[in-house]
Amino acid sequence: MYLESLHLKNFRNYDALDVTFNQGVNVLLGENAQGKTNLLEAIYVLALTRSHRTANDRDLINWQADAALISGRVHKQNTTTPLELTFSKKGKKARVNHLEQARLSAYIGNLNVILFAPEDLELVKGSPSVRRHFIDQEFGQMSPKYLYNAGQYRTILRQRNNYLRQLQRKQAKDLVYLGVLSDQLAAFGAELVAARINFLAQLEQWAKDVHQVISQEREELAFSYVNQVKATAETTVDEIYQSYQEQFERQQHKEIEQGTTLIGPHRDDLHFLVNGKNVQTFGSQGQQRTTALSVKLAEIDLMKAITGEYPVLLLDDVLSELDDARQTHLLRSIQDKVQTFLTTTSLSGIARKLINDPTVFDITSGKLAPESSANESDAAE
Ligand SMILES: Nc1ncnc2c1ncn2[C@@H]1O[C@H](COP(=O)(O)OP(=O)(O)OP(=O)(O)O)[C@@H](O)[C@H]1O
Repeated sequence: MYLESLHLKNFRNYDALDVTFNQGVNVLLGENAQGKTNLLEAIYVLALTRSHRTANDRDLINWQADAALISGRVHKQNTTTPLELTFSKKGKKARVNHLEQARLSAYIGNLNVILFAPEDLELVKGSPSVRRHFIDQEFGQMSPKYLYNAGQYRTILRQRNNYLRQLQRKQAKDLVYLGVLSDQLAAFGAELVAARINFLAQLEQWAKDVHQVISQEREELAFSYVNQVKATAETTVDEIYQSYQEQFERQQHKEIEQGTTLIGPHRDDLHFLVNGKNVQTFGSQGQQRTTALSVKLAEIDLMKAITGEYPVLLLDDVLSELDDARQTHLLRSIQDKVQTFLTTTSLSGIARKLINDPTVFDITSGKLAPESSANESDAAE
């Protein structure tokens, strides 16, 4: 799939923008603080309805305005689909083919994106919540069912935590109601865990191959999904559900005492093992970088395998951070098949030979200068 065009109105520092993109590589070139990341963010938001940089949608609206608009045309399987998002004080509205979608989960999945950013290392080095967020976000894009189950799980978890707090403070005492919430949480939790294990097994296969190539056959990458019910690929959804039920019963006293849900996929983690050792604890910086890159690159192939289409790739200032071997691998694996947007302050340091006919957009203060072809920029260098 690729994004044919984008229209912005009062988004961050863009008053108004209308742009048509290259199906291959689009380079967003500019000095610091001109709007390169903002443009990448607009594409990310158009895909997922929320930003990777802020939890507050208000931040996306231009400081001088009350509402913002992002719209774009996505091309896949010979059809073009218009997508539109509006943000205002009243909240956000999402439209597909000009029709408003009642649920955001019906909107997500029309445009699939994978973002590479310097913070990706956090996937390996950060807390378990970073990895859970990664899993939910990426798998949610590929599977509407996963997205729905994850949303339901979050809602019931919130209700159950509220109720456990009431029980803790003795403002409530109905344990039958707690049982109802536990049952629902166990059911959605079991679906999530089974789906995560299934997705991760597929992602692991792709990531293993990539990691092997980047590490020049020296390292073997493996995943381990750490969960409280010891579920594996062989465990059924029903068995996971039963295990959660048993644990809820066993830990009821403790959960009421602490006023929070102690069991469930919101407590799980994903370990990355390089040559059998957890790379978070024992890996070098280089091994951690290679792991993060392998996992993200593997996603490209997993999305293609599951949805039938390559996602759009967003590279936020990452090429200059990669050494030659990693940069070459990244550029080779996307060459001629994945629409890519990359931000950079300078074209030097980018292996231009590996990028075919990119379009270079010069960005200054939220405006795009008329695009230049790669050859013109070559001459200018
Ligand atoms: N809601 C907003 N309204 C208007 N301007 C905004 C808003 N949010 C951010 N900005 C401005 O956008 C600019 C930042 O743009 P962006 O993050 O895209 O920079 P960049 O070109 O990627 O720079 P760098 O290379 O430093 O990462 C800043 O000048 C900031 O003040």
